[in-house]
Amino acid sequence: MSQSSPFFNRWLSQFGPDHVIAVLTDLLDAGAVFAVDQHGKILFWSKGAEKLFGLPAEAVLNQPCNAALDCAEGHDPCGLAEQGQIKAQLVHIKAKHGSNTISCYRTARAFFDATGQFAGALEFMQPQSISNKVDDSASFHGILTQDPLMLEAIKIIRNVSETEATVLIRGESGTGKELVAHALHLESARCDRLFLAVNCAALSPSLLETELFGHVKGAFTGAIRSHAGLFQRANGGTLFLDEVAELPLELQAKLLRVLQEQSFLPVGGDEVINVDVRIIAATHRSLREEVKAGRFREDLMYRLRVVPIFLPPLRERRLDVNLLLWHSINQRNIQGIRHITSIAPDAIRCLLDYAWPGNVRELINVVEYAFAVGRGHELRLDELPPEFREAPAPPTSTTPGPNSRRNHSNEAEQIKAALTATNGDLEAAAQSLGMSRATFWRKRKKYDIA
Ligand SMILES: Nc1ncnc2c1ncn2[C@@H]1O[C@H](COP(=O)(O)OP(=O)(O)OP(=O)(O)O)[C@@H](O)[C@H]1O
Repeated sequence: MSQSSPFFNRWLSQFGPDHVIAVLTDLLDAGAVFAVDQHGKILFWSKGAEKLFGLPAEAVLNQPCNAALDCAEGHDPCGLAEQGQIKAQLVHIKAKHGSNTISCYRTARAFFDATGQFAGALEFMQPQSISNKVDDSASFHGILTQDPLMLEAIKIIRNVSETEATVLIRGESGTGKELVAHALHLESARCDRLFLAVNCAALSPSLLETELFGHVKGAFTGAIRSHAGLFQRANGGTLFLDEVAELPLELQAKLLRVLQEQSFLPVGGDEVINVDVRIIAATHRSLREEVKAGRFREDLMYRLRVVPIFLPPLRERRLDVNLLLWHSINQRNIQGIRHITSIAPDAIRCLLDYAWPGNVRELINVVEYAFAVGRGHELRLDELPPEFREAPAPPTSTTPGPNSRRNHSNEAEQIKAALTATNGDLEAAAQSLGMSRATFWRKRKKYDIA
């Protein structure tokens, strides 16, 4: 489908495509955009490129790209003509006559003329360290971290993605389990096939069964046509089963069969469907404990946790709080409504001491809140959500807090307060606490909150 309306060209010609492209690339403040012709000569050099490489447009326009930039990985013309496109390749670039080497993710797309000859390219360079407030950050398919345990998890993902092993990710809500599962898919040989996700806690057992395995026409009242389930739709790709510990026992048996035999029966069907799907599962619970309590099949646990990956909660990753705060701030700065360049000392102390029950999802919401309610270049304490000012921050602790009674009662109180504040609007209440709907539902059930 076309990406533009038939009126786009007319609209474009009013302002001139060069002006519109300049405005568009200015919006990508955090990166450099440039275009080269078929000989590699620079035809367009964005403001972001001027800023990133310290080279004004006049100095580089009509110059060959390799006369302006030295790329440590570079071959001429950068492999683009052969590959057609390059996606997030890490390159180390130095502006000619410059002294600093800049690590960037390079994404580029070549154009070819009617005879198939290379006709030029558009390139986007995003600096690896997206904020000058943080150094040594690692970004891996959108996962930002400086935490040793998280870096260890990334190492495991890189290695395990080359295999077909089943992976079980454990971590609290909002720690990035789905992001990690997606990264694993993108690193694997299945990356060009579908990645589908389902939250096993969010659906009733019967709905979950039809969602996973599909149903045939007439399987139950209302099944007026057959429906392909997630396993069938993800064939060749990856299926992410979030909150797998919530899977009812009868569905656990069916899942075990798919894992063992790569086949299943749709609801109401009598014909076996064969599939080739990689399963990545996640849970915030200990599956061993669930097995002990008789709620989870031991054989399925062993099948799922061939490679376990643990994601620590955000309160145990102080370095990441700063990194992710600045990442979220920079992302919003780009939108231009407000430009935050510093965080007041009392605000940053509060942010670093906070227990982050909703982990990274909550942190993103806190930044969104500050952008919504505050103005000016400094993020101030009174621009943080009420819980930062009203409740005293829990003591900094490296021992796991999520299971402590204190945190439990805090959490139950927070959920009740959020429900009152939003007049019982579940979606809004979950969002205000930085929780997904499923997590919010599960926690309400756990604390018996109507
Ligand atoms: N290390 C990280 N770097 C950047 N963004 C992150 C990171 N971890 C999490 N996020 C972001 O935080 C949000 C929540 O992450 P995600 O949905 O993967 O968490 P989850 O553990 O699967 O949560 P839930 O169990 O509630 O579904 C997403 O917007 C995700 O992009």
